[in-house]
Amino acid sequence: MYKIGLTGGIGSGKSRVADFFQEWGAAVIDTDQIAHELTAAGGAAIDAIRERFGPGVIAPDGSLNRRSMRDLVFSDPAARGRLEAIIHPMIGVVTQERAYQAQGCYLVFVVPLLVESGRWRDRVDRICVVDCDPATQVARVQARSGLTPEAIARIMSVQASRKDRLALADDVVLNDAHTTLAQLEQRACVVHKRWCSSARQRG
Ligand SMILES: CC(C)(COP(=O)(O)OP(=O)(O)OC[C@H]1O[C@@H](n2cnc3c(N)ncnc32)[C@H](O)[C@@H]1O)[C@@H](O)C(=O)NCCC(=O)NCCS
Ligand SMILES: Nc1ncnc2c1ncn2[C@@H]1O[C@H](COP(=O)(O)OP(=O)(O)OP(=O)(O)O)[C@@H](O)[C@H]1O
Repeated sequence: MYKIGLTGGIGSGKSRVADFFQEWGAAVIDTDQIAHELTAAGGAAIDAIRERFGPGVIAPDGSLNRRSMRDLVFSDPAARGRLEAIIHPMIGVVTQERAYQAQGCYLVFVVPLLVESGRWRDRVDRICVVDCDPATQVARVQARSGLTPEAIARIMSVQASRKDRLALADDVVLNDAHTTLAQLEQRACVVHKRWCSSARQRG
C-alpha cells in the first residue's frame, strides 16, 4: 500500500487535514489517538505509568491525569524520556497491527513526532508536512485547550523547528494564519490527487 507520513507541530492542523484524506477514501492511523487510547482508563500503558511515576499521575477513574503529566514532562526532559520509553514502543506495536489491516486508496500515518523520531523516512513513500507559523499554532491551541501561551511555548520548544520539518518534507500543505478551511481543503486535495495517481501507478 502507498504510505504517507503526515506531520506538523502542535496545532498546525494535522488532524483536520487527515480528516479530509479519510473522507476521500484513505486509511488513517493517528498515533496521537493511539496514545490517548493507551492512557485511557484500562489502557495498556496505565499500569506501567503508575509503577514508574506513582499513583499521583493516575486520575480517580483510572485514566492518566493528563494535566499533571503535561506539567511534569514538558518541564522535565528526563521525565518525558521515561514516559516516552513506556508509550512509544506500545504505539509502535498498535500502529503496525492497524497498518496490516488498513484498507483505502493509500495509508496515512499521522505522527506528531515524525521528524524528531528519525525513524520514518524509510517506512513511508512520502512525508507530508502541515506547515504553520508558530504564532498561529499558539493561537489555535489556546483557543482549543485554554492552555497558556507559556505552556504552549514549552511544548513547542521540545518539538522540531518549522525549518527542520520542512527540510524533510516531500509535500507541504500550508495552513497558516491566512488559510481558510476551504483553502486548506483545496490544498489537501492537490496532494490527495497526486498520491492517488502514484498509488495507482504502483498497482
Ligand atoms: C503529556 C501528555 C499526557 C499531555 O496530554 P495532553 O492531553 O495535554 O496532550 P495530547 O496528548 O493531546 O497531545 C497534544 C500535542 O502535544 C504534543 N506532544 C505530545 N507528546 C509530546 C512529546 N512527547 N513531545 C513533544 N510533543 C508532544 C503533540 O503535538 C501532540 O499532538 C500526552 O501528550 C502524552 O501522553 N504524551 C506522550 C506520548 C507522545 O509522545 N505523544 C505524541 C506522539 S504520538
Ligand atoms: N485553517 C484553519 N482555520 C480555522 N481553524 C483551523 C484551521 N486549521 C486548523 N484549525 C483548528 O485549529 C485547531 C488545531 O487543529 P488540529 O487539531 O487539526 O491540529 P493538530 O496539528 O492535529 O494539533 P495537535 O498536534 O495538538 O493534535 C483545531 O481546533 C482546528 O479545527
